[in-house]
Amino acid sequence: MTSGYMTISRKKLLHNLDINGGSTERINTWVDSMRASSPTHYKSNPSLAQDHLKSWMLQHPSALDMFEQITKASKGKPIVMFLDYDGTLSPIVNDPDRAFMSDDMRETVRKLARYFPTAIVSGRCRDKVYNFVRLPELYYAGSHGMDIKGPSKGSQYKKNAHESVLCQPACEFLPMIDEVYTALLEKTRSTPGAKVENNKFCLSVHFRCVEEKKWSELAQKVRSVLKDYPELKLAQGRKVLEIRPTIKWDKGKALEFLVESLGYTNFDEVFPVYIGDDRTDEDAFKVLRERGQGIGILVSKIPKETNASYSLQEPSEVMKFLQRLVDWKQLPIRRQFRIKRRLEGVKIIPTPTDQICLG
Ligand SMILES: O=P(O)(O)OC[C@H]1O[C@H](O[C@H]2O[C@H](CO)[C@@H](O)[C@H](O)[C@H]2O)[C@H](O)[C@@H](O)[C@@H]1O
Repeated sequence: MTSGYMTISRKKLLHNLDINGGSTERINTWVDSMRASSPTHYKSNPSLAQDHLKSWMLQHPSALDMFEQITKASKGKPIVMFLDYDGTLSPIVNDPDRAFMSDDMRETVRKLARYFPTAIVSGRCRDKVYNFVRLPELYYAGSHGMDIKGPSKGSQYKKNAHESVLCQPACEFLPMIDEVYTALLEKTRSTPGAKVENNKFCLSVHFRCVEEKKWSELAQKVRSVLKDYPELKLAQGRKVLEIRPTIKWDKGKALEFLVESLGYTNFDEVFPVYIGDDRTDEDAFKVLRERGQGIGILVSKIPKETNASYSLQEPSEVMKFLQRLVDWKQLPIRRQFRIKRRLEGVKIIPTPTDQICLG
């Protein structure tokens, strides 16, 4: 696919940004990448946006429209759910500390987890994302999958009641991350709107509230700190620079680890569904695509290069999709209940959900 948006050095956008080497060129690449995360030419040319969206949607159709195809593709295997947090379960907001999920979304995820083992996979620190979601029956993989913990209670999917899954492959980086956090706080203090977030095993430098003309200056400040830490790498999310250890661990590896933790020795035994909106979610989409197992769903309103197979536009559509999974799973149970009641001579009045499910 070719478009103004797509031609902005896609490879550079999807891969990690280089920290070392010739500085001016490097900073320009960073700033190009920062700009590309908000493609303004779409705003000035809405019909171009529509055309791109249409052709992109042919390749990445709505997971809601393709619901039957998705459930058929699971071929009766147990579905395991992986959900990113920001931009997937909660809408993107200016203040990262106020990215709350709605009560309706929480209730939907709670119901989902009754039927499918469910994990939250986030760039945030695990405790922070837990405080937003507040469902102890889920698995949580914080710090882009570098901090994984199993359900604390209430999950029928917990591998062993006495043993909680724990995986922290970047422990040795903790002192370095703290040091860089302090240095970045100090360096970026004079840039209005910049915010540094400590995500325990990784860091985020937010520029959503920084004026665009200051992005280059901010990138230089971040680079001036990171150049002394070749053990760290930089990637970009939604108006955020993500700093992580250079270990071979990401959301894709976390997904594989979690499938195994659930007791499935063979990946082929399950049907993982991963829903996410960010570039760091691409690592998980890639694992699923390369293995030819499960499906990836990208949450996006605009065309993006992705390894996901399907799309949803925003968190409200994610909620609808999760609810449909719950309804689909409940259908045989409800059918049995209806038959039993009919045999008992009770007249059944179909609920709106029954009508949707039963077509
Ligand atoms: O993997 P995720 O759960 O999607 O986390 C990725 C980053 O999400 C958060 O930042 C994003 O959401 C903020 C709140 O809506 C928004 O202000 C920011 O611009 C987005 O990039 C989070 O604050 C980061 O720490 C995560 O790494």
